[in-house]
Amino acid sequence: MSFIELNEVGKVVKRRPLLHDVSAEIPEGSITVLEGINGSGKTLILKTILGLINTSGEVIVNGKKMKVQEPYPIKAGILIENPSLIEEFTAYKNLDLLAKLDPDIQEKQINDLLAYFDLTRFPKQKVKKFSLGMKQKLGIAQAFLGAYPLIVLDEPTNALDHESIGKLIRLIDGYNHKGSTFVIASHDHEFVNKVATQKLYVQEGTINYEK
Ligand SMILES: Nc1ncnc2c1ncn2[C@@H]1O[C@H](COP(=O)(O)OP(=O)(O)OP(=O)(O)O)[C@@H](O)[C@H]1O
Repeated sequence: MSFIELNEVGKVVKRRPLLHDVSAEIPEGSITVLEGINGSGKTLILKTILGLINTSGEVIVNGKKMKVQEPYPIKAGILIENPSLIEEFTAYKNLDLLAKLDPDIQEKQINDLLAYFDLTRFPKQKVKKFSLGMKQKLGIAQAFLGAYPLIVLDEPTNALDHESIGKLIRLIDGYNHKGSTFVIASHDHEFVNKVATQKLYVQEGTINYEK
């Protein structure tokens, strides 16, 4: 079954077409990766899938045609562009802030994710003192918190060392087996080849199924 469907999606800003004729299907249970060079439109497509921007054409999520002003039809974990973190808070408090929005999220999930990414060594440290890689791992933890049906990750391997990329891959596989569908934008070929069950190529604002 198709979980997300894009039909002839287009986006024009100041007469410049940023997306055109974007049509694709993202099957439920897939790990779909958007590959493409800088500026090709990957982030815009992720935002379209999440109903964060208004486009022409049709976006169907879980059988429901989306409209920007309506609530999103399913729960989603999101890491888009840079992690959205509160610099004055600790790692725990950043995750706890998200957990407070969802009564289903248990404290154990926060602690498990922090431990998994080695973010428990300095529990009192504020995020502003974190290295780039630590911030990235915390941003990834935010997206996995709640184990939602849809997890969207924009360039998740940014700033990660080899070992952390391995952990990320195992986490994606584990959550995928438990039912999360992934949509990921990445230009990290090695990572893409290890995780993707479907690859879509983004070129000049459109999606191709073949390179
Ligand atoms: N709000 C906007 N207004 C005008 N142009 C925009 C806007 N958002 C994105 N663009 C342009 O649309 C194009 C696609 O941007 P997008 O962020 O989707 O690229 P990307 O494939 O994610 O690139 P990267 O790999 O560098 O993250 C770029 O040329 C960008 O400058």
